[in-house]
Amino acid sequence: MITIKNVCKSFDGRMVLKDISATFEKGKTNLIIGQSGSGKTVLLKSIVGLHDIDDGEIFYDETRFDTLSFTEKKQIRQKIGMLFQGSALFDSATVEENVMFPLDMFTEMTYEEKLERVNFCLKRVNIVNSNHLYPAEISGGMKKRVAIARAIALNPEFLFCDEPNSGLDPKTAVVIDQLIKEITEEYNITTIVNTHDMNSVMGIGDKVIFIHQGQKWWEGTKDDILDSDNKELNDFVFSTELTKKIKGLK
Ligand SMILES: Nc1ncnc2c1ncn2[C@@H]1O[C@H](COP(=O)(O)OP(=O)(O)OP(=O)(O)O)[C@@H](O)[C@H]1O
Repeated sequence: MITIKNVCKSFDGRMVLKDISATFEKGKTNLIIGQSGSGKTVLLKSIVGLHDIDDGEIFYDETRFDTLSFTEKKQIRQKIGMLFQGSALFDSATVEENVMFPLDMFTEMTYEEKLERVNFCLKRVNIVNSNHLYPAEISGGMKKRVAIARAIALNPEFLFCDEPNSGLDPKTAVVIDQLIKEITEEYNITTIVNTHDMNSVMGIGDKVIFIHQGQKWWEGTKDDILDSDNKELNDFVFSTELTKKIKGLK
């Protein structure tokens, strides 16, 4: 579980995150949603420690994270898997080398042990017989799956996904969403997904946190969204004619 309390962050005197408190639960896909520029990425980066926060507290399970030293934070980071926008695979490395990278960096495993783990992770995301291909030789959906395999290589307790569906067609996006949800439940991971994608929200939103103008404006489950009368949330989620029909809005 990750808990944040009264988190504030500003850049050049402009407050971007305003007093945000939330819990992100273990074994669940916790979604952060909100308009472009609302502060989702800054929040995600603050939780991982890529931004220092101005005020507030961040806990990974019982451990207070934001006040740890660089070395202490590194220990927690080894329990974190990250899925960046656009997959962020190393173009000059093969599928196998990409997934092996965190094992090379953080473990003392032998090559055989690493290869076994790489193959296990690739199989888990349904990628077989592709170890020696380069990112340029595989589809966008496959790249995401390789990136997920890399993110779970170290058996993470926490998984962060920044816009995991960007650039994917709707059908492939659903496959990636389901994979993230399955892995989250199977390995009891605390997963936080930053997304704009309304299909993701309604598909895998075990817990949804809506950020509006840097504040936590609403939280609930995907089912609660259908019943919510929060105006800003409805304006954001049900912004198209099609989605308005789902909600029964005019
Ligand atoms: N390093 C930075 N320095 C200054 N301002 C920043 C920095 N990073 C983000 N901001 C500002 O913080 C605000 C929130 O940005 P953020 O990237 O978190 O939005 P977002 O909700 O993730 O948007 P998107 O969905 O488009 O990625 C924006 O006004 C942005 O300009």
